[in-house]
Amino acid sequence: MANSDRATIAIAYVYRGTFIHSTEETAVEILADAVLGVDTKGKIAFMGKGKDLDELSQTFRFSSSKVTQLTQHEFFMPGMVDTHIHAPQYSYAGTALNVPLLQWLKTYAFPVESQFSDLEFAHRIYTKVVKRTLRNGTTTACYFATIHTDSSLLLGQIANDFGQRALVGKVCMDRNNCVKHYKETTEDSQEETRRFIAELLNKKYPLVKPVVTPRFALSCTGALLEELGAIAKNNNLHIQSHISENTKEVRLVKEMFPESKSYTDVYHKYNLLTDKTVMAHGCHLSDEELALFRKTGASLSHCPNSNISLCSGMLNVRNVLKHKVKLGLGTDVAGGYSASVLDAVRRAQDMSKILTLQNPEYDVLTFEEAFRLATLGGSQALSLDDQTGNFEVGKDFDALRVNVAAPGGPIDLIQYDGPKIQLEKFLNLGDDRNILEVFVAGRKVVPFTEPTAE
Ligand SMILES: Nc1nc2[nH]cnc2c(=O)[nH]1
Ligand SMILES: [Zn+2]
Repeated sequence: MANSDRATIAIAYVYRGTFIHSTEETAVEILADAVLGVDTKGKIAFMGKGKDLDELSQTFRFSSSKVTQLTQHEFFMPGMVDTHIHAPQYSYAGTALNVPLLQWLKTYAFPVESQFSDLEFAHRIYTKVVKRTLRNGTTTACYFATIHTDSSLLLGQIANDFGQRALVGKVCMDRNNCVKHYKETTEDSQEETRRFIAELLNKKYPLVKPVVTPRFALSCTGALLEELGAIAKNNNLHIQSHISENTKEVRLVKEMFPESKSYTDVYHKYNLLTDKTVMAHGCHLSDEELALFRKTGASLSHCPNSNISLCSGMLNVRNVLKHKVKLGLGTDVAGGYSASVLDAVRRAQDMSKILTLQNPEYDVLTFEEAFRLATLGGSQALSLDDQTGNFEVGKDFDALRVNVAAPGGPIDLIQYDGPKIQLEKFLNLGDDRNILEVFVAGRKVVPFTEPTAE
């Protein structure tokens, strides 16, 4: 960039201190005494060394009043990406974890989701889940809503109002043998999906996009899957669903779609595997199926809390990475009981340790790798890595200002820790009390501003 171009960028604010992020090459890159400038459009205008601040201030023409210095216990990290969360299920998060998946859907998920035709109820729950996840540091969320178009649109509006980057899906299901009233006709599901997409796009929310959302193969007919594949293709949209979460589900999919070679093949056949597809779970995928993910560019959302809570299975993360399949972390609320990606970071490591206990050759996931999955990995899994995921110049400033020694927080200050230990402690022990500020596309979204503060 020429100096004259730089001078035309208007700098909104600058932070000086420690920045920690992931790159393709390095899971944890630490930039100590760095300066990062955010322009008035919310993009990262520059990242430099603290000692070069004077020079940067001349090049980018900002005054010292725009610079905020972090303390020695603080650092910035990229905002976290929740690649899979069910917003309506937040209403019963932390309960109902006593049965396996298909029984759980019938007993808890479907009856609760059917209540979201009530817009007032939806408004109350969706406000809570957006606020809670933002406070927990989720700057990007990939949401399932319910089959109801208007309340799904409301979720998009609430995410936009609070400034969260979000993919929002109106759930599609034209088959439901367990809760008969919680399903749509094939035609309604197709038509309402088209209406949902048109109305959400029409709002022109800068950070909220629609995502085509067949719930999973078991709840959709081939006719519906086919049309959803076409809708996604014609509008170049994201796609999300579930895959290979539980062995009984895999068996039933084989029975229901006998013409397909595998579960993955069912989605592939209907053009639902693209480089803008994210599939939750994948615990029981074969190598052949992973190769198809790689070939199509589709990604997986690893949801370890849910996989343990519903006794669904254990994803072999090493094998997924070996196949070069894009991978992010998901909370899968409420199959997963926690609405924090920090919890997913911890469970992902725990699960890989269980796999090591079973097979000592299995290489455990390091905290550095889990950090990358929670940030850059998630942005890649959602094909949003051109906009978010790390502190590359030109990306949006989606960031968490973390203070490991926040007064009243969960981490006791024993001695001064260097940045890498600070990050490790935050990932393993921290919570929202350590997250002083949350930024999405340069806008400070936490602490909440009036009149929405509670
Ligand atoms: N964990 C989980 N798996 C699913 N498969 C289909 N629907 C769901 C859901 O709501 N949660
Ligand atoms: Zn799910």
